[in-house]
Amino acid sequence: GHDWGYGVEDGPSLWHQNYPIAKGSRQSPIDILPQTASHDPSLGPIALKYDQCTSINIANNGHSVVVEFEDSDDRSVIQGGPLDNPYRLKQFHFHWGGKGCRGSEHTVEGHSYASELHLVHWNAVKYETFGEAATAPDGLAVLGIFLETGDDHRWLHTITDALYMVKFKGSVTNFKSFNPKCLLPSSLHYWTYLGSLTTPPLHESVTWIVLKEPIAVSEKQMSKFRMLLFTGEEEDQRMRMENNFRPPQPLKGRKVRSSN
Ligand SMILES: NS(=O)(=O)c1ccc(C(=O)O)c(S(=O)(=O)NCCc2ccccc2)c1
Ligand SMILES: [Zn+2]
Repeated sequence: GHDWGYGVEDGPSLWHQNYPIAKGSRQSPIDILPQTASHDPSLGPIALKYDQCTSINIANNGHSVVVEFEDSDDRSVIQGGPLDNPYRLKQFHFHWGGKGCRGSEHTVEGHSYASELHLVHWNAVKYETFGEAATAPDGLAVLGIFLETGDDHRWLHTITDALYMVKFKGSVTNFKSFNPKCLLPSSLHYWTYLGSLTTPPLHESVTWIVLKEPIAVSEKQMSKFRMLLFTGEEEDQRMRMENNFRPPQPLKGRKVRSSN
């Protein structure tokens, strides 16, 4: 059910009531301190094999806008870096702020970006299903990419032009053959640490890989995310979908490593 959200009555500071792991020892997101992140020469580059990727649809799940992928085989995977296996792409989604406000989940020395893109992958080598992987400590790998406002992003238009079709919570529409490779920055240098889902159920099952270089998107493109609604078509109170981000959580002694 709809037992959590980003409002005053159901927001991140209250999630621990239904999801006690919210106060766990490896929660996400975190504030990343580049000077403290240890440069680990054993950390190789990440490899993204998205060429054969097959997007299926784009949906408004009442918390974000999500593009789902066909994940019945290893056609779209992330591997290398901190990962021992290839992890299969399952979906990507965004977190963002209000007009001109900040909206990323991870922060860098306290600096927030306008938005953050998450590409969710699961360890299909070790686990049978996504659901099983989502509760395992090495089950998921999420690639985080910061979005900052600036020039128009030529490929983000494919997504922002489709948002009007999924305005309401529960709406879904076809979204075929979108390759998220076009959303990557030029550098794949990253920070990595062990964390969790940033939304309930907040499972501590994520190896986070956060790219250092943001991508630029225009304020006009960002404004299209904000025309989405948290609420369904049948609900009379229309609530604009914005500020759907969890603030940074305690590091609790964790080490953040840097690729280079
Ligand atoms: N910010 S995040 O990357 O942590 C994240 C946010 C939302 C979701 C989601 O469920 O849509 C996901 S998810 O696709 O990984 N689903 C997690 C909840 C879930 C667990 C087990 C089975 C189905 C869904 C991840
Ligand atoms: Zn996310």
